[in-house]
Amino acid sequence: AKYKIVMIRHGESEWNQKNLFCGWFDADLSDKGREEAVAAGKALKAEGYEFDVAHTSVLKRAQITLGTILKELGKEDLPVEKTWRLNERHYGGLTGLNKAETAAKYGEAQVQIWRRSFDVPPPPMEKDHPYHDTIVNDPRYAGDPKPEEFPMFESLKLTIERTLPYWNNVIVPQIKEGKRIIIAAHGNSLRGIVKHLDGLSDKAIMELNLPTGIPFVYELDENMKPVDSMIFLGDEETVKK
Ligand SMILES: O=C1c2ccccc2C(=O)c2c1cc(NS(=O)(=O)c1ccccc1O)c(O)c2O
Repeated sequence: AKYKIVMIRHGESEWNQKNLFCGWFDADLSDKGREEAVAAGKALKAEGYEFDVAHTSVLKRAQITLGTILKELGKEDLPVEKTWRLNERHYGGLTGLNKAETAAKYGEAQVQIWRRSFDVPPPPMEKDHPYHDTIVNDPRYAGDPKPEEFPMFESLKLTIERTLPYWNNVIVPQIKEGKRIIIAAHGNSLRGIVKHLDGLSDKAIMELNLPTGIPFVYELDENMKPVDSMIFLGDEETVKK
């Protein structure tokens, strides 16, 4: 194939462990998540992967996953581009809630609608939400996104619509320049890229659950079309829901 690109969903976070909606809250990796990142770095090293540039989100659970991998590769000085466009989906007012709290607050029927919907957003994160200020005032955003486009909630559709411009306008040109790229991001931002590459339907992409901490590779032809769908390194966990 003409091009290869490696992607990885960050390892388990402390909030994944507690089954809380995390979204744009900057949760840390759990110990298990850190171990997943080390194993991913070792798998990439064993396969002889080398990179010229990395792309990741503003959130530490993706950045630490990437940093751990680069450390295993002995490439801690690799250029890293960080962007909100690779952030996890913003779960709005559900941020920080667990399953029971969500069902108690909105009812099981509404949860099932949200679970199955591609373009139904969660309720917005209001100004009095416990995590509103820490997220909106995080200096790492510094005007990008602009205040008027700073999300307070996202459907999966909206998430994909803000991730794809970064893929098309920043990452694709670098691939075409022959740069070897690794992307360390989140379940839903990676779904946007995978949906685009594999031409998946809204329904199909919602059924795809990328495993945490396992690198996957796309081989692309000169038209940026996948020669193969994603190939997982190491033992692949169940990818379907
Ligand atoms: O409520 C939602 C939801 C609400 C708003 C936007 C998206 C989703 C969503 O994507 C989702 C949900 C629940 C569950 N399962 S759950 O009901 O067991 C659940 C609820 C709350 C926290 C974690 C849980 O595992 C899912 O697997 C989902 O993918």
